[in-house]
Amino acid sequence: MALLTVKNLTKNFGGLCANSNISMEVASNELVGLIGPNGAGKTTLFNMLTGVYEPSGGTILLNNGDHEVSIGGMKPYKVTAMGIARTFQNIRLFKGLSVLENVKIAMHKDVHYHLAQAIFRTPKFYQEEARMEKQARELLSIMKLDQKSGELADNLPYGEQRRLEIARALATNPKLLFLDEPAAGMNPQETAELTELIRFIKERFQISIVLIEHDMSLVMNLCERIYVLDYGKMIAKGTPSEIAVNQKVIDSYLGEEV
Ligand SMILES: Nc1ncnc2c1ncn2[C@@H]1O[C@H](COP(=O)(O)OP(=O)(O)OP(=O)(O)O)[C@@H](O)[C@H]1O
Repeated sequence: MALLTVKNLTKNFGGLCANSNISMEVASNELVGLIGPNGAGKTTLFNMLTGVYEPSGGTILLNNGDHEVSIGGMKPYKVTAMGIARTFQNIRLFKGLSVLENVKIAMHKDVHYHLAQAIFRTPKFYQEEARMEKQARELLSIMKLDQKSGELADNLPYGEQRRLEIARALATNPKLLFLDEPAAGMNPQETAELTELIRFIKERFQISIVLIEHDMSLVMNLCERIYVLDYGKMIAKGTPSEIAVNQKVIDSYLGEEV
């Protein structure tokens, strides 16, 4: 059974069909790319898969151990609780909080103390706070941000803010992670480092990752399988080498063989 199974997913905005009968699967511990021209419907698909948009039609099934759960139309916080996390094309951090606080806040859904224990500062409260702090620092270390833990998120350079977003997503303990243009605005050196980091995260946490990206070197290097959207329709799927020579994909997006 696949981890994620999408069948005939459709999203209409008035007369515009942004996603039309999209079907796709993501296996456990798989790294999948989603590519296509601007306006093809990639972010709309992510938004439906993470509860931001309600689908106009179709189903989204998430494997929950021994059975599949239909998550289409679920609220985003419930989707997060089911084990799905994401980052956004336009970075969304708590800019006035420190790097460490940004990660700790994202862990909130897994906190194991009650309000009364927090108010009266019981041993359980301190124990849980210490556990979260340790886990947050480990995530920052993995994302190479441990030296920046006390800085305001707003003061980080762009590439580091993108890595902090990934740390925050990982802090929710996902089994499936969606990354929306993780390399946007990065230079080639930063992109190469990010490529290795994403590969490492997949293995370290044994999770599945689906990423939208326009940087073809990252996509072709990293992804095991690729889906291609064009005008809201899934026009191709395959391995990077299959996609690179797919004539429909070359015509609509790649322009020439990559
Ligand atoms: N909330 C919305 N209301 C109306 N139209 C929308 C909405 N969100 C997206 N669209 C439209 O749906 C289409 C697909 O947009 P989407 O952002 O999903 O494309 P994309 O493939 O992610 O593009 P890009 O690569 O530029 O980020 C576009 O025509 C867009 O204008």
